[in-house]
Order: sequence, then structure tokens, then C-alpha cells
Amino acid sequence: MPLHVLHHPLGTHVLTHLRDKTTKPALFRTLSYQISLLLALEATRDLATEEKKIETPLEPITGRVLARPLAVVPILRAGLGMVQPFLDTFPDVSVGYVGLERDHTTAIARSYYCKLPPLDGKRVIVVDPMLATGGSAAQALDVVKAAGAKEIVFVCIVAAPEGVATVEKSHPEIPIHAGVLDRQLNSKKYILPGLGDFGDRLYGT
Ligand SMILES: O=P(O)(O)OC[C@H]1O[C@H](OP(=O)(O)OP(=O)(O)O)[C@H](O)[C@@H]1O
Ligand SMILES: O=c1cc[nH]c(=O)[nH]1
Ligand SMILES: [Mg+2]
Repeated sequence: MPLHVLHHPLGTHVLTHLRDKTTKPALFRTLSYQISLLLALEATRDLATEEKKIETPLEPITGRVLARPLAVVPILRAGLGMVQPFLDTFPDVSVGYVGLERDHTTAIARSYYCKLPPLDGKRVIVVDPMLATGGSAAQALDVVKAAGAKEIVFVCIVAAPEGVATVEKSHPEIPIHAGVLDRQLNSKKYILPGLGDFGDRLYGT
């Protein structure tokens, strides 16, 4: 599946402020909300709709409404910073949680939590702001598939080429929506130029 990179002047503006090391957590959370809303709209452009007969104040018409509910699945903890725009914007959303944490030396993610709603019949949107090695995303996508998800999209704010390659190899049918595609990983598997540790900046840790 192709990588879809966000093209919107507001997205570019927000990303610059997210990258700025002087941006404090309160503003960082607001900016995360804004870019996640833009990404949520991109990741749902092709949602199925169905007919619904209604009456306007003037006459009856057949309109269209969303046919199926959404499930948004943040990868804890940084993914939590991307959930709220989905809840605020879509009429029928459930939330599942996959807890993964990268080891500081190996950068390999370890699972510590999982709680998912029924996923069959839903558009399942797995969200995590940073796609670095791709290990966390690939694991989370394995987990939602094992839980019955069939229509899955992965959404991140910053992607590294290495992470995109990992997800494309392990889950070739899953579309990836990213706010930006960055240059590379450094020796500690952080994204360059990136924005640092998203979870730490979101929660001031
Ligand atoms: O693509 P990867 O190499 O797996 O790296 C990306 C992961 O690293 C960060 O989470 P982290 O493990 O730091 O946990 P946190 O969200 O609790 O800070 C980020 O939010 C991703 O989940
Ligand atoms: O650059 C990175 C890589 C992984 N996780 C982050 O929060 N930032
Ligand atoms: Mg972190």
C-alpha cells in the first residue's frame, strides 16, 4: 500500500512548532490535536456511506450517512495524544488500547497492556505519533488483526523511511497516513530531524 503524506499548509505549520524544542507540553498537546484532526480526515476519506431518507424543512430527500463505526486504537502512551479529534469528530467511535514500550538500549518494543473492543465490521485506525523502526506499529497491527480487525489503517505524525519499510513488509495491505516523512534514524533509533521523544514532550516527563 502506498504511504500517504499529508499535504496541508496548516499541517506544515503545526509540524514546525511540534519540532521546536522550546514548545512546552500544553502547546504541544494542542498542536498534536490539530495535526491529528487533519490526519483523521485523510485516513477516513474512503469510509463507506449508505442511503438515509430524511426530510429537510422543505421536502423529503435521500441523503447519505456513515455506514460503519470506527475504532481508534492508540499505542500507549504517546498515541493517546492523537485520540481526541476522532472522538470529537466521528459519531460512532470506540477506543482500544495497545500498550507497548521500547527498550532504551535495544529499541525493541515490549507489550504491557491490551484492551480492545470488538473490531470486526469497523474501520480500525491504529494511531502512534512516531513510526521509527516500525517495531511498535508492526506489533500493534498484529494484535488488532488477531482480535478480528479486517479494515485497518495506520496513522502517524512523523514517519522514518525505516519504519515505513518495516510496516510495508509485515503488513503490505495496510495504508499508512503520515504527517511527514523524515530523513532517517540516528544510532539510538530516534527520528532525524524528528521532534524528540513524543511521549515525554506530550506529558512533560
Ligand atoms: O517505531 P519504533 O522504533 O517502535 O518506535 C516508535 C515508538 O516509540 C515511542 O513510544 P515509546 O516506546 O517511547 O513509549 P511511550 O509512548 O510510552 O513514550 C513511539 O510513541 C512509538 O510507540
Ligand atoms: O524519534 C522518536 C523515536 C521513537 N519515539 C519517539 O518518541 N521519538
Ligand atoms: Mg516515549
